[in-house]
Amino acid sequence: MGKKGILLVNLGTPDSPSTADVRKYLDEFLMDERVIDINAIGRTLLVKGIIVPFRGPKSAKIYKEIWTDAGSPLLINGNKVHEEITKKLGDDYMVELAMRYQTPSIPDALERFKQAKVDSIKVVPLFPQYASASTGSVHQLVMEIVSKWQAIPPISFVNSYYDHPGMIKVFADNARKHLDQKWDHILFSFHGIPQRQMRKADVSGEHCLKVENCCSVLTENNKYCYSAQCHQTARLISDELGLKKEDFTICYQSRLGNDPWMKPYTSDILKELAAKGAKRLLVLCPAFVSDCLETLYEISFEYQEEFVELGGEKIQLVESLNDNPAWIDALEDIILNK
Ligand SMILES: C=CC1=C(C)c2cc3[nH]c(cc4nc(cc5[nH]c(cc1n2)c(C)c5CCC(=O)O)C(CCC(=O)O)=C4C)c(C)c3C=C
Ligand SMILES: [Fe+2]
Ligand SMILES: [Fe+2]
Repeated sequence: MGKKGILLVNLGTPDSPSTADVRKYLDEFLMDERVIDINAIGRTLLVKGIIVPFRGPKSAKIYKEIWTDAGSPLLINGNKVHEEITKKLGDDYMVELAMRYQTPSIPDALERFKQAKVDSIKVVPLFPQYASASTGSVHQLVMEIVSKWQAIPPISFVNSYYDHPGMIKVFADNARKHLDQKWDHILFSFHGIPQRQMRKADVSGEHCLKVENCCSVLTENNKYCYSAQCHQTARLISDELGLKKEDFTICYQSRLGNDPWMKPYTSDILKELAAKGAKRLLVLCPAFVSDCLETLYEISFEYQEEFVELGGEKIQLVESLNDNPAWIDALEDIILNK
């Protein structure tokens, strides 16, 4: 009997922090029609004519700040998780780690499954909340590749696990390590997406950004709403920590371009809190299962600097799930039971 193939997929990171490699990464990433979801000509002009040439060198500088001797944190953590989960699942499984953009690539991982004649494939995006730009894009690429195979094995896709109790507990336990100190406020800062993408993923056609409380409460009508899933993740972590409503704010970071993205923006919340006299903030980023550029640089460095300029003192990032053994247990459950 063949093995069961498990494909873990994270977003991707450049092969090195050189400007050339960062440009290559941004080009592949932002030319994805689910990421910059405008018409093809507009996307090509924007990405190849503006973002890649101008943002490339700036991003490369930032990547150099977080790069370690072993490489990019996102990939280092991914490799550790890959190793641990492979051990845990045992000989009946063949686990591959891939990145949606750059390396290790999805086509190469699928080819290895094909060569190994796996009995089935399960695709597990490393994104707890569903968004078209992340999970949707991984699913699309896998389907495009596998659809060309002569013999297509049984294949399944994990959609989301924003409420997985094991995962929620690891985020909460990581935050708890900081709760012996005094914090003026807690932020749940998720990676944002353009509002346009929220409307497009609205299966009811009349919920997202239309109904009151839309995108903060998860219902049958908005089950693919990234924002509602983010709210649910934050609510469950805050329940686990016994936080009161007024102790925390849910907000969104990483905006790119001038279109409206999901609100409130983390940078606006920092301004509001600083104006109210807040000095010390604890920040969780539960859209990321691994620390990466968005946590290690944007939160711990960029927002820290901004907050100090606004009169604040300290922003403390809660570490992500990374290779925490309790996360490996939760991931095993997601792989086996989702
Ligand atoms: C959590 C899932 C993610 C979604 C959804 C997502 C959407 C999205 N991102 C951009 C633009 C950029 N994101 C960048 C980095 C980045 N994004 C995610 C995750 C999601 N992005 C991760 C894990 C990372 C970090 C990767 C790493 O190497 O550590 C970047 C690159 C950095 C920079 O130059 O700022 C860009 C650009 C868009 C437009 C988008 C659309 C919905
Ligand atoms: Fe992103
Ligand atoms: Fe919504």
